Amino acid sequence: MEIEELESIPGVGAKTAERLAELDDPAGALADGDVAQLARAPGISEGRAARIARAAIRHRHGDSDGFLATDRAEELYEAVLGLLKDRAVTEYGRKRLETLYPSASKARIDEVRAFAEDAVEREPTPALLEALTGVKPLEAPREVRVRDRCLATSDAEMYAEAQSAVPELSVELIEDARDVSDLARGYSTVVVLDEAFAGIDLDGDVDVRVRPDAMDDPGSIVPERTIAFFAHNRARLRAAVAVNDAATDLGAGMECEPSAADIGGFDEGMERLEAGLSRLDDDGNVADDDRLRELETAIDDIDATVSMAENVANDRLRTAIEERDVTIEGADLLSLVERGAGVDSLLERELKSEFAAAIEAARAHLVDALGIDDYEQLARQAFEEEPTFPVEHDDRVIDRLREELIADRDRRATRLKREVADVLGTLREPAEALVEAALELDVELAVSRFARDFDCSFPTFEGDGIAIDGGRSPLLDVEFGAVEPVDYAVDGVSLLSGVNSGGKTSTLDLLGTVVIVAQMGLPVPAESVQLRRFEALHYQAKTQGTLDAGAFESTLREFGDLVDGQGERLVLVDELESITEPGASAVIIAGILEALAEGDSTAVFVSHLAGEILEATGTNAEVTVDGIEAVGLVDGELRVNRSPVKDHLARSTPELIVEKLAEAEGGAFYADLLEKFDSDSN
Ligand SMILES: Nc1ncnc2c1ncn2[C@@H]1O[C@H](COP(=O)(O)OP(=O)(O)OP(=O)(O)O)[C@@H](O)[C@H]1O
Repeated sequence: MEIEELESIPGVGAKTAERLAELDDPAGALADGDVAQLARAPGISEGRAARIARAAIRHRHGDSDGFLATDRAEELYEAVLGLLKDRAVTEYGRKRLETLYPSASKARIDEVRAFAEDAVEREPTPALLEALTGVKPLEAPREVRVRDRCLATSDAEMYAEAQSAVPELSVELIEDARDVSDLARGYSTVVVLDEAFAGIDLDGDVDVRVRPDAMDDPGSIVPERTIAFFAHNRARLRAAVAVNDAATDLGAGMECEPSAADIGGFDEGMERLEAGLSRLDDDGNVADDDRLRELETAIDDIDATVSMAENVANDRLRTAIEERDVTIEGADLLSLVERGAGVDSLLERELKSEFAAAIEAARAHLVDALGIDDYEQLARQAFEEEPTFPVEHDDRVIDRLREELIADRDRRATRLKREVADVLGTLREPAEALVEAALELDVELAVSRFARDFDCSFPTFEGDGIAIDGGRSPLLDVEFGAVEPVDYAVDGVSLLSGVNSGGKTSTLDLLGTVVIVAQMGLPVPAESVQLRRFEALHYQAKTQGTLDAGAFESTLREFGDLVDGQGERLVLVDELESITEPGASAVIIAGILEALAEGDSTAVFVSHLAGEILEATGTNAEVTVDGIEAVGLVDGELRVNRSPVKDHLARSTPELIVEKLAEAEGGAFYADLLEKFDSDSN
């Protein structure tokens, strides 16, 4: 994808486009709304990636972002999104869910709908959710530096090529076999890239390999390259394997198609992945080899072991000397005094066998403590048979021993890494696919849990307006289990009347939520819903208190723009009368309703002034009044039927109280009042 094309996506500026262009397949990532891929672009956070993905999806569907036309509509969407995100386990899942938005485009709704229909079949078992906690998008490992190996060449061009192809190793220029010998002293393994060096003869125990073909497969010299990816992502990969196990157990299966040919089948690939990962530690070392561990311990402990061996010998000797009475003959004493002969020679003669035993003890301790049989001969040489007191080790021997152990360790470690790299090398793509599938599964499970938690069903897009059967808002301030189902159908323009706290605002919220969720392509919290595909949702929340002149004017302008606009919109307005005094309000609302009734909008206006508004509305306008009715007073509390009754002006709370008093107290005053109410509503 060209940078210019990327820039054509709204919200993607030149800089972001440049960053996205660094991805392998920016077009594919954008088309799939693949937040994980997009977030791999340098300097693009997951949050930003989610916004870009959303913009790209909109762009692809020619969808504007005007569906949520008011703050309250936006708030409802955020609340719904919050409920979905609460049900995702991974951070990726949460970001990915942000690419779901209410759309006016049929193609977009159908696209998400197809995904959601599969998603709700997924069973969110505790094992699966637990396994998902460790899954994260895979990361590129930190740059690896390998210090025990080097590349060597006498050719300047090859030198430059090797430097760029194998940045993990240092590349050295050589001229002759002596240079190679020198290098072999500093590195455990030297890989010579020039054919000309084949068959060179070098002294000592050096590991020099002549590999003119090494540049064809640099990974074979640095298995660390393959391993680093798996080691760095070890925990995530194992979590993804666990997700796969949990999902397969459930028969849900994963829609992951790793190149099965490479790995000998998916299950076998998973087994090999787990086997390879279990051999590594987080630093990319092979951690399951006894011999390697022995070598490492021997190297770490060598100084302490040597000094312990010395102690063993010296303690023995000291005791032997202390226990011994030495008689010095006069001639000996003379030679000691006159010729400065060392006391050692005297000791040698007197304590020969004790010396021999002490040296043997030191050697035995060293060999035993090192614990590596094949270094026995060399280790023994660390203590010479020459009697001295105190007994001391030979530094040169210990240095050699150390060097040999290190070279042995490095070569063994490399060989083991190569083994593991051979197992894991072909699994990189399948592993990536596995993690992606696990992350996608998290998104699906979030949708599935939403659908299950709120007893959702898929809506049908047909007819005019919206008809909800058994709708229960997940956003109410009561526990979902206690939410009473609401049936409500609106088509055209309606006023919604009803007793205080009867659930009028909640009904608007339910309508708004259902439309948002339906047009996101998701199942809605209702037994069944039919709706038209709306072009926008205008939801005007209740204003707190009377507005001052300026605010009133701007609110009126908003409604002016609203009625001027065209299209099939859902308009929800809550107690607009509070913006100004009741008389004026009724007139204004009546005017707005008349204008809306002429267009294609579906509208519900909640009002306590339904009667007055209806009076002020022209007789030609098709405006109906629905009512949330109190079914009676129980223990002084109103019992309400939460489903609005069609074409019915609900009696107000004051009227109900008067009725109660008329019945309970009797008397002309309450009876007259009640009559006034009755005549008012007729
Ligand atoms: N379907 C329902 N199931 C259970 N409780 C509900 C339902 N609808 C509303 N309620 C409860 O009734 C309370 C009042 O609801 P709401 O604010 O929607 O009433 P209202 O008619 O708009 O009130 P007002 O006339 O004061 O504006 C809610 O906070 C909620 O606790």
